[in-house]
Order: sequence, then structure tokens, then C-alpha cells
Amino acid sequence: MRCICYSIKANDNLAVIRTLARLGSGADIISGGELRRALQAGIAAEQLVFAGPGKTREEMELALASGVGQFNVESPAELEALASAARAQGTQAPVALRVNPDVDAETHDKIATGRRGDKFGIDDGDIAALYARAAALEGIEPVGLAVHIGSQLSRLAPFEAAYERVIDLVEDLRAAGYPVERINLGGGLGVRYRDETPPPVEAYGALVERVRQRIGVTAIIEPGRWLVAPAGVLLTRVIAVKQAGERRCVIVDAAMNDLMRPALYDAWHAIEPVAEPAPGVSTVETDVAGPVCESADVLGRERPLPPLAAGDLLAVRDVGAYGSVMASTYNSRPLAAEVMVRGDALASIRPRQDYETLLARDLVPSWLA
Ligand SMILES: Cc1ncc(COP(=O)(O)O)c(C=O)c1O
Ligand SMILES: N[C@@H](CCCC[NH3+])C(=O)O
Repeated sequence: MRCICYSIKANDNLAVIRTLARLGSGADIISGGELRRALQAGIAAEQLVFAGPGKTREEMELALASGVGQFNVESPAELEALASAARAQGTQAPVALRVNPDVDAETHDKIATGRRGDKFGIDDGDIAALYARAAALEGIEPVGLAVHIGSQLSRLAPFEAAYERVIDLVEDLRAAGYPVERINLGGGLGVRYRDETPPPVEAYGALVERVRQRIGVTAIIEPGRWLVAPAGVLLTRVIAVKQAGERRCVIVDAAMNDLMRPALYDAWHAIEPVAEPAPGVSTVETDVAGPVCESADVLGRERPLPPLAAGDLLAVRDVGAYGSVMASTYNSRPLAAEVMVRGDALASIRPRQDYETLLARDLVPSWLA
């Protein structure tokens, strides 16, 4: 099992997955669709970790038949269902139990996953009994523990608290005679969108390494956002400029269906004009909103922007993670075209192209590859 398993949910564009696969990454997957994408992108099944609290029987069967390297199991019911699916195929499912350590990740409420009562993981107090059950169950091969307490963490302390809890549990399991060989420490390292100060990746890496050495295990991490967020830019064209009460409001052709994060989490993304404003031009506080029929469809509020007119291009920054993957066709709006640009290659793209299917997002023009 590879030590870095890129969390595909952050950006499932095949060109992105292929790039990380070429660099030696495995993948964290959460659905049959992500499993297919990972395989299509050239990641070997044994380098895949299948996570998530709701795997269907069909997804389990597909993952077992493909030879997925690890299942992170999140409940007693899931363990039994997986054992049954594995027995039906005459195989063994390699399983890590996902711990709910009851640690607050100090992030947005909607993306914290490790507190008591969150739907994720198995309460830490129930791990020992379930591990014993896993060891006794035909069709299951317990290999270790997993933990993931949330996304966009801006401090190391919650990681440390969660990992300490996992270390304690590993020691208890070993004392009970189980050879725990693997721990999966999840993802979650935050990025700077505005003024956040996430720990440097070196500090996070050093923490993972300390944990690995303390208990002598293979440690897997599942970064998503940190790897891809800064790599994405959403280009959008101004449709109309209007006054909304006291405020200038610019209506653009991208909307909450393209980038859901501002509407869903009040997330802040930098918004900049693509053309450099002439020197000395003053800025005006501007709301940047989409055409969707929801008041939540605002990409940015009170942004200092220069004078704008219909046809001008704006760039919304840091949308490489949880951007297009969360897009929808609400209001029958087509999905935005996505292209990967390497180095200083100039991409001449139309910001909105009427692709027929979701998978068409992966049609990266060969001249850019
Ligand atoms: C189990 C699991 N692993 C990894 C990740 C990736 O998290 P992030 O993008 O914050 O690194 C997630 C998403 O939060 C997740 O649910
Ligand atoms: N979609 C969230 C992150 C969720 C992480 C997945 N568990 C965001 O945009 O911040």
C-alpha cells in the first residue's frame, strides 16, 4: 500500500488523478464511481483505500472483485455486510476500522467528522470489541485502524489529539494479541484561501512521521485539498453590472452550481479581474453574483474591484479542490468545461462549453496533455 493516497473526492478529473498516479500516489475513494475513475487513471487496485460510511453491496462487490487494497469500515453493520460479500466471492477483505476519536477539528461545522455524534467512524470505546469481531469473522482480514477528523484544518493540535487516541488504541489491540500493521491518518490539512494560517506541510509531515515511528506501523495519509486547491481557477465573464441598493453588483456567468463552497460554507475565494486594471484606477466594493435563482448565489461579497463591464473576465481563485466535483446542473445550466494547463502553456478556452456528460469533463485536449 502506498503511503500517500490522494483523496479523489477533492478533484476527480482524470487528468489530475493521472498526474498524481504518475507521481506515485495511491487513492482514497468513496464510491464505485471513484473506484472506476481511479482504475481508469492507472492506479492499481491494491493502492486504493475504500472509505465512507455507506458502501452499497454492489460497491463492495465491485471493490472486492477489483482487489482494492483496504476497506475503511465505519460500523458493525458494514463489517458484517462486507464479510458476507467477501465470503460470496471466496475472498478476504483487508479492513481498517475507522475510529471516531471525539476530537473537534476546529473547522467549519459542516466538514468536521471526528466529533461524538458525527455520522463518521466507530466510537473509540467500541473499537476493541469490533476489532475482535473482525479478527474472528470469515471473509475479513483486519489490518489496522483509520481516522479522519475533518477538512481544512488550520492547526496541528486536533491532528495530534486524534492520532494520540489512535496510538492508544493500537497499543491496546497489540496487548490483546492483534498484530496491527497499518494506520490510516486521513487527510484534512488546510490551505490559505484568505487569511488562514494552516501549519506548513513539513510540520504536518513530521507529525505523521513521529506517529509512524512511535508505533512502528505503515502510515497512510489521504490528502485532498492541500494537493489541488491552489491549482484551480474558475474563469467567468461579466454578464451585467447593476446597482443593488447601496452596493454595486456584478452578475457573472458562473454560479453556485459551478462553485458551491461560498453558498454552502460561506467560503471565501479571491476574485480578481483577468485584465490588469490601468494604473491609478480606483476600486469599488462589489458583490459578484451568478444568474441562479437563489439569493445564496453570490461568489463573493464586498470585493474591491475596478470598474467592470459586460464581457470582462474575472478569475475566482483556489477552486481546484471541491470545486467542479461539487458542481451541479441546477437551473439546467451546463457544467463548466475543465482543462489542465501545464507550465506556461497558453490555453485558449471557452469558459462555458456545453458538454453532454459529466465524464466529458475529462476530455482534456491532447495538445494540452
Ligand atoms: C476519509 C477522508 N479522507 C480524506 C479526505 C480528504 O480531506 P482533505 O481534502 O481535507 O485533505 C476526506 C475529506 O474530508 C475524507 O473524508
Ligand atoms: N466539500 C468540503 C470539504 C469536504 C471534505 C470531504 N469530507 C469543502 O469544500 O470544503
